[in-house]
Amino acid sequence: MIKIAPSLLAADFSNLSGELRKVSDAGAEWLHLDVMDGAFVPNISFGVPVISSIRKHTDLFFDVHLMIERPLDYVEAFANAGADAITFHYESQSDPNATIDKIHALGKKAGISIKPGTPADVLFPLLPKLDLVLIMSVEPGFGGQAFLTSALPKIKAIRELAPNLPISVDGGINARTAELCREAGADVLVAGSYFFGASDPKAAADSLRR
Ligand SMILES: O=C(CO)[C@@H](O)[C@H](O)COP(=O)(O)O
Ligand SMILES: [Fe+2]
Repeated sequence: MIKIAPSLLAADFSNLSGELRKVSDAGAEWLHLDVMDGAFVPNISFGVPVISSIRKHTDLFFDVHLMIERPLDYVEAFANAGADAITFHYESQSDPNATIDKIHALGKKAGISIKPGTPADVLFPLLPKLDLVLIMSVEPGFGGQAFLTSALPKIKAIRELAPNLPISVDGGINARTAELCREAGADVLVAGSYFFGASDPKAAADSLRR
């Protein structure tokens, strides 16, 4: 079963309730929330207050993608804000095992993401502890970039080792690249500009599943 996770980064921030309605009306299962600290990535997005505010308006599964240098210090705040899954970067400064353990102790699903330049095998020893792997198919920091095909063999390698683990792919997803990702074994498709930039977001979401 493919899950669609529209990325709020591409939404109209002056009309978040309307944008959330687009996500549920399109039948998307998850809402992808990109948190950027201006240090781990060269961009700043939004954080705890925005997530806890929108939590009151939707029951969507909150897939929080932390692009921050010290995730271990902040996972509790994002759990309290209403995250369902918290994904941090392998390349961050926090210890992966300690961060996964803390996310689990908070009762949330734990995910790790790798940037395009990081090989998939760094994640192999962590797979049994993880609830989600997020493969970046663009350099993290900005929406609207072109899909990097180097993500595909990483998805395949993880899928071979972990047949039932949710594998998410993030960056440059559209109907064409979604098909490549599904064939490689991804089952969660994050889409920002393709979803929120569409005149018919439901048709856009449907096109990612086919
Ligand atoms: O994490 C990120 C960017 O760092 C993504 O979640 C983007 O927000 C995806 O945007 P599109 O590439 O789909 O426009
Ligand atoms: Fe993301």
